Amino acid sequence: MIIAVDGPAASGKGTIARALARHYNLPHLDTGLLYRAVAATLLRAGLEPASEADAVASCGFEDELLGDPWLRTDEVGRLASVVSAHPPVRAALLERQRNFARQPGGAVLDGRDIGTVIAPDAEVKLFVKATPTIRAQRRHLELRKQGADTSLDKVLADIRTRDERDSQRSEAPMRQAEDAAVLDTSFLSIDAAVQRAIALVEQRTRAGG
Ligand SMILES: Nc1ncnc2c1ncn2[C@@H]1O[C@H](COP(=O)(O)OP(=O)(O)OP(=O)(O)O)[C@@H](O)[C@H]1O
Ligand SMILES: Nc1ccn([C@@H]2O[C@H](COP(=O)(O)O)[C@@H](O)[C@H]2O)c(=O)n1
Repeated sequence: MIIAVDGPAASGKGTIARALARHYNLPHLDTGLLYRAVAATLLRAGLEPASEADAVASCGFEDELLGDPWLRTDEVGRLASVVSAHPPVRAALLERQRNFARQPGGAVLDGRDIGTVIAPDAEVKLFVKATPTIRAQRRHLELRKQGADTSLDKVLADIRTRDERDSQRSEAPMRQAEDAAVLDTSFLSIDAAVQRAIALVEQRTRAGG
C-alpha cells in the first residue's frame, strides 16, 4: 500500500506520515528533506539558490547529510522552497522518490506533490491542512525548542511566502489531488489527528476493495 501525504508547511503531515508508517509497519520518506539537502549543499558551497545551474549542481549530496539536524532549521527550509521551484532540481530527485514509493509492500511518503506527481496511483492520498496562524504557532514553538530566537510574526510571514511559492511554481505545484481526503488538523491534537488519519486510511482501503 502506498500512502501519499501532502500539505503545506507545519500542517502536521510529517507527524501523521511517521505515525501511519509505524501503525502499518511501512517505510517512510520525508521528501522535504531531499530538497532541504539540496539547499544545504548549495549554502555550504556559497552558491546562489535563485540560480538554476547552482541548484542543479547541488543535487548530488551524500545520503548521510539527510540525518544532519541543520536541515531541519528554518533557514534551510526557506531555501529548500526556492531550489525546489527549479524544474531540473525536481527532475533530479524524481526517480529516487518513485523508487521509494514502489518498493515491495508499499511505503508512506510526505511532501507537496506525492499524490499528484510522485505516486499518482497511491491507494491512499491525504491532504493535511491547518490555518496559517495555527501552523505558524506550531512552527514557532518548535523553533523556540530548537533554541532559535524568532518572532511569531516572522514565522507567519515565512509560512505565507512559502505557501505562495510552493503553490504557484510552474512544476509540480503543491495542490490537493482530486482523489485525496482532506484532513484539517487546525483544532485536533496530534493524537486525534493521527486517529483521524488511520480512520481515513481504513475507509479508503475498504472502499478500494
Ligand atoms: N495536531 C497537532 N497539534 C499540535 N501540534 C502539532 C500537530 N501536528 C503537528 N504538530 C507540531 O507542529 C510542528 C510541525 O509538524 P510537522 O513537522 O509534522 O509538520 P509538516 O507539515 O511535516 O511540516 P514541514 O513540511 O515544514 O516539514 C511540529 O512541532 C509538530 O509536533
Ligand atoms: N515533495 C516536496 C517536498 C518538499 N518540497 C519543497 O521543500 C520545502 C521544504 O519541505 P518541508 O516539507 O521539509 O518543509 C518545501 O517548502 C517545498 O518547497 C517540494 O517542493 N516537494
